[in-house]
Amino acid sequence: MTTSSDREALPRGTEIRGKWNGKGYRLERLLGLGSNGQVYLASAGPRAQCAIKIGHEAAELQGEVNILTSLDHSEKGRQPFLLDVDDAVIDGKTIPYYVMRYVPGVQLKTYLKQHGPHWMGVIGYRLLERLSRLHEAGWVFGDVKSDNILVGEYGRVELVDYGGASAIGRSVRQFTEIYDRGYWSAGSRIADPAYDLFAVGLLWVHALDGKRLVQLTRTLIPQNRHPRELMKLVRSNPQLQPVEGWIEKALTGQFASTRESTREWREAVRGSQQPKPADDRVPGWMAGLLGAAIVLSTTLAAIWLLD
Ligand SMILES: Nc1ncnc2c1ncn2[C@@H]1O[C@H](COP(=O)(O)OP(=O)(O)OP(=O)(O)O)[C@@H](O)[C@H]1O
Repeated sequence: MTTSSDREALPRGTEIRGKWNGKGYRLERLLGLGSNGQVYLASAGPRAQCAIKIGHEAAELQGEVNILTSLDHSEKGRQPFLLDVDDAVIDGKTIPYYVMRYVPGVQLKTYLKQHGPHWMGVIGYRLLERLSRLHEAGWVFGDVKSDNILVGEYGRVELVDYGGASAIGRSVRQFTEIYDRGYWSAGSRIADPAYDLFAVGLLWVHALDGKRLVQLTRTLIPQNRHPRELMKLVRSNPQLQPVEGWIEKALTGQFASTRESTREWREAVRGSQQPKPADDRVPGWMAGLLGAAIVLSTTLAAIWLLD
């Protein structure tokens, strides 16, 4: 049974020692509180950092461990994400936990607030690349949302919380209503790559036009929840205009593959960064802005290409 005290954060410096394999960790700080558990930054020795998820429910945690094991196996060629699984006795209670690679970074929405919405192009591209690899390994992430996308230096992207991942063809295990294509009468909850792409479309509307999106969900009656209502928001938001066509395809399930969607994202973003033909009558301040935009887009393109 889960009690409120199970949900209180453990103090910094708490030592965790595996009951079965004896490995030791020291909790450094709380990284996040979720419905399924608490995630801490921990050290395993003088230099090694890792993230530890301490579960409320052993069965739920076991489900996540099974998925992570299977993903590490099917996505060969990348560093393993799952590092250890064990139980520890804390204050006389046996607590299940697993250890994973620590992902440095902040949640997507926080990153955009700190660094500016023009990072959408690079982050969106990297997110789609990550999803392409996952889909090619036979998995759908399921719960694409800002909280589960950590963005690090230069817009590097990593997904966390694989508890919602589902094998392609199975029912989606975990989703957030507002990102769910079933909620928007735009398809089933059977896991296919298009399910995640729909959520990516929503992610950008939520990240850049969150207030109007929330307002829309409050005022629409269920029968009227439809991608066309979302597209009204997208078309009237200048920040989303460069990827308007991309979002429409994602919301209506028109991409043949995630790779195709990644290519089209890149083209849409690059197209919007091309400098417009100069006009003799352009005022000086506007020319200055254009110059700054070119410098910025060149820097971004360089970071992007060098990655
Ligand atoms: N490997 C990691 N490295 C760094 N931070 C992480 C890592 N895993 C999780 N986090 C942080 O902890 C938060 C909660 O983790 P997680 O989403 O796995 O918990 P949850 O209980 O499944 O949450 P939810 O309620 O969203 O289902 C994440 O949003 C993220 O900020």
